[in-house]
Amino acid sequence: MKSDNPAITAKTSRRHARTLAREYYELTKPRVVSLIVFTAVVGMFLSVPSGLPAVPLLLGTLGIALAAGSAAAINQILDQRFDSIMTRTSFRPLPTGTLTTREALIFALILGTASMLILTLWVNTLTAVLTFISLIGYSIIYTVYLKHATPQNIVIGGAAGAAPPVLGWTAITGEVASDALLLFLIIFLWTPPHFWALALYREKEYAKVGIPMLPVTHGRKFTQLQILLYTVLLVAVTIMPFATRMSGWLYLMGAVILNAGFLYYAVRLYRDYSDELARKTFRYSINYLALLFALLLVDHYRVYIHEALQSALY
Ligand code: HEM
Ligand SMILES: CC(C)=CCC/C(C)=C/CC/C(C)=C/COP(=O)(O)OP(=O)(O)O
Repeated sequence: MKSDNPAITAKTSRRHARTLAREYYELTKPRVVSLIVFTAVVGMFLSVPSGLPAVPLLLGTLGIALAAGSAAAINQILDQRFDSIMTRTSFRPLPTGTLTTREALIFALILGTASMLILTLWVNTLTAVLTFISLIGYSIIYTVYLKHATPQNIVIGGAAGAAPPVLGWTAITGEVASDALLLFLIIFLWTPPHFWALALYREKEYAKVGIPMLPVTHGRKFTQLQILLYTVLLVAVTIMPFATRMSGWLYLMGAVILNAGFLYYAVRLYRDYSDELARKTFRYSINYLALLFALLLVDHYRVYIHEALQSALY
């Protein structure tokens, strides 16, 4: 029953506005986008020895975040029929009806347009163009075509998710460098173990909606082997920042420890599979990437950190 008390009505509408804001926020896949933005920011910091210009740093980060959020919202608009069937995704704002397709579309377009304006006007055209390609790559090419066409969907589609460090790099320097491509390669090779670990314990759900994820089309054992092989490639490529002198010993030591953990999970998953272990591997993959990029950043500033520590101690 609707209240006639203005205080109660105002309180109810405030609560409603808060719930609605929360739903829009969820539409952007905030946790995934946070890590994506972090990798972009690390790309920015690594692109110059030190002293980043404030405008491209702040507005570049905002522009990339808005584009990734827009891409995530478009993905959910186009995927809502499948999302409503799979348990994991059935509580999202569109399947539950807390947001309409029209509301979600307007929101995605506002985010996308704001991103392009910010990047074009205050960052640079190259970053705007590459970000736009990533946005279309994930939200349309992956979501509409690749996802339903081939079990290699996430390998190819992974290029969009791997782009952010390059976008961060170009936001600061205006050009693509080989070091930026190395960061791209790291995320590109990380994506298959990251996703296939999840696909293993969600296999039945993907089979139910007819999405040809690798465990559905090629079976569990083959997927476990692919996870292991991609992890080996990932280990080799994550040594390259040290080999090319982009990063130093601190990074190398951290990377070796993180890699040992990933290899441990990949080998165990291959030898004695359980859904529980696959779940742990998936979680580990996320921590792995976050920590690896944090290491790249700390290592980049090790000289300054060392000096700051010394002056604090003496
Ligand atoms: C094609 C590429 C990718 C695919 C197919 C993929 C797939 C997924 C899926 C299905 C989930 C949902 C798990 C759940 O609902 O609990 C997820 C979670 C996650 N992904 Fe990815 N991912 C990809 C790329 C990335 C990239 C590039 C990043 C970051 C750099 C990333 C970071 C994360 C994070 C942080 C989560 C956890 C979200 C949470 O806790 O709710 N993913 N990924
Ligand atoms: C800079 C820019 C525009 C980057 C866009 C990159 C981006 C947002 C990547 C997201 C990767 C991801 C969560 C894929 C899963 O989609 P899914 O549909 O397979 O997963 P779901 O079933 O959980 O929806």
